[in-house]
Amino acid sequence: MNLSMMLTKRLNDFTLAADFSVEGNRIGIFGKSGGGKSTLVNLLAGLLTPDDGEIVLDGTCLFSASRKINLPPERRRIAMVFQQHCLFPHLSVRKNLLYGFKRCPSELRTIDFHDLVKLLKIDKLLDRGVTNLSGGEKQRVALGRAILANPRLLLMDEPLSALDDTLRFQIIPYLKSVSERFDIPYLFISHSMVEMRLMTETVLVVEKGRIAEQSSSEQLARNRMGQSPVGFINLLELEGMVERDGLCVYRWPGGELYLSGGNCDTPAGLFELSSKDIIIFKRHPEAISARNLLECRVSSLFESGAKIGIELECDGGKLLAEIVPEAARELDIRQGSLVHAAFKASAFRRLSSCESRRNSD
Ligand SMILES: Nc1ncnc2c1ncn2[C@@H]1O[C@H](COP(=O)(O)OP(=O)(O)OP(=O)(O)O)[C@@H](O)[C@H]1O
Repeated sequence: MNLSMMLTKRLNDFTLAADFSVEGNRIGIFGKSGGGKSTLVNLLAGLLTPDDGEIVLDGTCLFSASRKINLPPERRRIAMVFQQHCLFPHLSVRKNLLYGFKRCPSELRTIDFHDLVKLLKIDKLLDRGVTNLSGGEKQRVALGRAILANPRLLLMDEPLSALDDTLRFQIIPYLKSVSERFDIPYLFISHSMVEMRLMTETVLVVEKGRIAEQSSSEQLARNRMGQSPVGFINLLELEGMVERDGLCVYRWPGGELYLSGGNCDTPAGLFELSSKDIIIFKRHPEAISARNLLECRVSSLFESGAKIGIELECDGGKLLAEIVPEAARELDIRQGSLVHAAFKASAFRRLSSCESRRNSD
């Protein structure tokens, strides 16, 4: 997908002035509340009309003030999935889904209904009403309805923010796999950095009505690590859990990781570990209470706000830690240095279990 938006839109005392071109199939729109994210996507979908400028999507001009072009929303072939799923409460799951299908011109009805419902794991729900579905099921039906319209672009405006953490991370694989399977690019809006990293490749940062930054989602997370109260979140896919001495032990490329808390009830999953929870030692500490101690080589160092980020290769796995510049000087840490990284078994948090991630298979 290739999208360029060069436009202005005034809404009372708020003005959005967008000027960007972006290429890719998994694009993120990130920024604080009130920055203009929804306004941007509403302009793209044709729900709002720019005061001036141009919108071009894959070579098709959707809007041009100078050429007096303004394609109506239904001709833009852009589908939307919102935080609130907006399903028709009086219709069954099947009828809600078919609503998307019927909106699609017959020559474009290339999405296989049965293939899609199987992929979304809603094939057993087709004859149920939508009012008593779980939040995650409703969101999968809403996604299915949007996909059945065979859009050229899917806009997802905070589709996960009404869901609790467990459901949020269960639904992400569906969003990604459906887009990949049916080759439909998406624009994903969120103010969660972890969601950005799991869902997108390139991110546009919207601040005060401007595109303040455009970078890869990983780079953005590194850039913001120093200012973030949660630091940089290491996302670790761990498997092969066994219980030992009251802790759960997962495989790590060159060894094992010890986790505690509610992490033991799944054989595999996606876990987070903050850069703030990793302590760096120059030499092997003689004795330490933290259950995880890995020998690591520093692969790179970078500045982020008032912090130094340290990329580590630890026994074949990668971690990112942060320290203050003074500590980096005292420890004389440079690229290539050998260090030891320690972190507690309790520092991990499970985002999703392997079962939910396999839903995307
Ligand atoms: N129809 C409108 N009329 C007047 N002002 C509006 C209108 N729609 C949005 N705004 C204002 O425009 C600004 C940007 O709103 P927008 O919803 O685009 O932000 P956002 O980044 O999506 O925020 P959030 O993350 O909270 O959804 C806000 O100050 C909002 O109050």
